[in-house]
Amino acid sequence: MTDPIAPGAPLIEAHGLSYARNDEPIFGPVDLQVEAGEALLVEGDNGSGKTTLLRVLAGLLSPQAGSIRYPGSAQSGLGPRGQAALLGHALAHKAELGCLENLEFAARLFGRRPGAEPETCLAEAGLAGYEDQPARSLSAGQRKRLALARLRLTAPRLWLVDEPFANLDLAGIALVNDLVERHLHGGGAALITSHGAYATGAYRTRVLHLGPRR
Ligand SMILES: Nc1ncnc2c1ncn2[C@@H]1O[C@H](COP(=O)(O)OP(=O)(O)OP(=O)(O)O)[C@@H](O)[C@H]1O
Repeated sequence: MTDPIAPGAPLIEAHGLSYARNDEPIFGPVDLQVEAGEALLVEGDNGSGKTTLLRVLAGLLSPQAGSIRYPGSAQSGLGPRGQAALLGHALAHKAELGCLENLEFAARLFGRRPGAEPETCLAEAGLAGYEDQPARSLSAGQRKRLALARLRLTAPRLWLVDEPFANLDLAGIALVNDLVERHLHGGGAALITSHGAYATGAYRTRVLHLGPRR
């Protein structure tokens, strides 16, 4: 389940992917491939379909056309839905549970990255000292940090992260880049949506633009 994946191995491939809502095209057709060790930055204006694309890739919405393949899913034993972790606008914390309990709960649901410990992931996300604090009493930026700690702790190698820089201070933006960089160096990959206002970190990044070219 936790075999190392060689850098360069594709973690997701999509061909001719498009999505329409009530016959209105939202995005596509789109071809993409994301390999272990790289990030794909999904850019586009407000409403261009970035969030929708992530939700389609996560299996929460069905595409109108096209195919999605997770090449590692057969040998991982996790199945296609277990290959990707989505960090969306709704962070899905358990409001009454403490930060550490939230992480332990997520690890039971999604599996744990080999060697990852909840306390360490919490500290890496800048939340040391918040172990027992209920998620409901965190600030928006702290909630985002808890979600990043969850990504870092859990098993999926592909991160689908929607506007990860929103609500974060400058240190938080650097933190996102640091966590993504470590994840990629460990054989992971990430799709990251952005309006293009933030510089990504020092990791291998390609860009997919949704919507009309400017
Ligand atoms: N639940 C929904 N019901 C109806 N229309 C929706 C829904 N969610 C999104 N849309 C529409 O789908 C289109 C794409 O939305 P989406 O959220 O994917 O764009 P986005 O590129 O992520 O936008 P933003 O940069 O503002 O976050 C928009 O026109 C939006 O109005």
